[in-house]
Amino acid sequence: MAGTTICHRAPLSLSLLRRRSYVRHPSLLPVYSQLSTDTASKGKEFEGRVGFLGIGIMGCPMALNLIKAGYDVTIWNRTKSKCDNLINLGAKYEPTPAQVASSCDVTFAMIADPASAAAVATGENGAIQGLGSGKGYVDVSTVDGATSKLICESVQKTRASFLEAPVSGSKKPAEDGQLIFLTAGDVALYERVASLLDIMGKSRFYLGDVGNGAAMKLVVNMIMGSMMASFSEGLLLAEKVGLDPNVLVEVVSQGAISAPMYSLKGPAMVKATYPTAFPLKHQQKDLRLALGLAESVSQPIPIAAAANELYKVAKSQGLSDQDFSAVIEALKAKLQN
Ligand SMILES: NC(=O)C1=CN([C@@H]2O[C@H](COP(=O)(O)OP(=O)(O)OC[C@H]3O[C@@H](n4cnc5c(N)ncnc54)[C@H](OP(=O)(O)O)[C@@H]3O)[C@@H](O)[C@H]2O)C=CC1
Ligand SMILES: O=CC(=O)O
Repeated sequence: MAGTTICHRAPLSLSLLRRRSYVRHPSLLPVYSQLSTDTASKGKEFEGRVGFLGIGIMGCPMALNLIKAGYDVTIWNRTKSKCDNLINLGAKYEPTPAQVASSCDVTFAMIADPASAAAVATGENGAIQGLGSGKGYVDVSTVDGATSKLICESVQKTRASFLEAPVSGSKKPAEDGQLIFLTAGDVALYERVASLLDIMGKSRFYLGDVGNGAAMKLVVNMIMGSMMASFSEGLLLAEKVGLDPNVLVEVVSQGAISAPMYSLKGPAMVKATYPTAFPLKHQQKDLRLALGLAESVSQPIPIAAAANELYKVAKSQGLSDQDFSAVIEALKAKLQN
């Protein structure tokens, strides 16, 4: 794809490696590959204060990794109590997104959905009120392209820079600094925050104009949502015809349709337990946004549309805050009808 840069762990300075030696053994030194000609992402160490808005399932471990790497991190969350652990571990706290952005050089936001990501950026006491020339705003939430562009325009009006950078990878990859960043927007900001992305993630893609990162993320999660719905059908059908679903998980893991997600979630799904890594409500949100994306280019996505209906049923069963693998419960309910 024109304008696409793929980087796997940029080279890091010795001081940064020393700082983050808690994370990886030197034998796991970063591999770097750049597949286009632009000059972004040379891996220069970030200098300055880092803000982080949204200390939820993802935001908490992402901010924690920055703190552990020795950065001066200032946080905010709508529900303040969720900041307590990070404050005890050295984070500073400001009472509004505006104050975080005002006191930091670059501010990340990891917020639930388009409406809340826009509110945190542009609403009352929103981040843009604290932004200005020389500062950067990096939105790592999963939103649609239109929301991302709206936030970008508001940020740019303050003369700050904007990078869209949704992530692929869930709670555990966030804890392990193994996320995949899907970035788009200001190349200079991408380059400036590359070393921060490399602390939180294992690779980063630069995809060009704002909207492309959001679109890539929605396509990936559209596939993931359909895969999980299909896997759920398989587990239930196997059981119904007298097979052991645990054996199905094992068979799948050895063949061409093997996916880490199935091996990770399958055994718990067989036990009907859904410890939350990726909330079901967010997966349904992503399918809804992917349907909008497909509609915008008249692309039929009937399988994703069917999966979306299943996640909606699961939500109506009160499973919004369970892991998205709880979508299997919607099928169980359908089977009983
Ligand atoms: N969990 C996962 O596996 C992954 C999630 N994502 C995406 O990351 C984003 C965050 O997800 P995750 O951390 O899992 O979700 P959580 O539900 O744990 O966190 C959501 C965050 O958004 C905040 N928030 C929600 N509504 C508002 C609002 N109206 N105003 C201000 N803040 C608000 C929450 O604050 P409060 O604590 O006060 O509710 C919380 O900090 C989502 O876009 C999700 O799709 C992307 C990749 C993986
Ligand atoms: O958005 C969820 C993920 O696992 O990626």
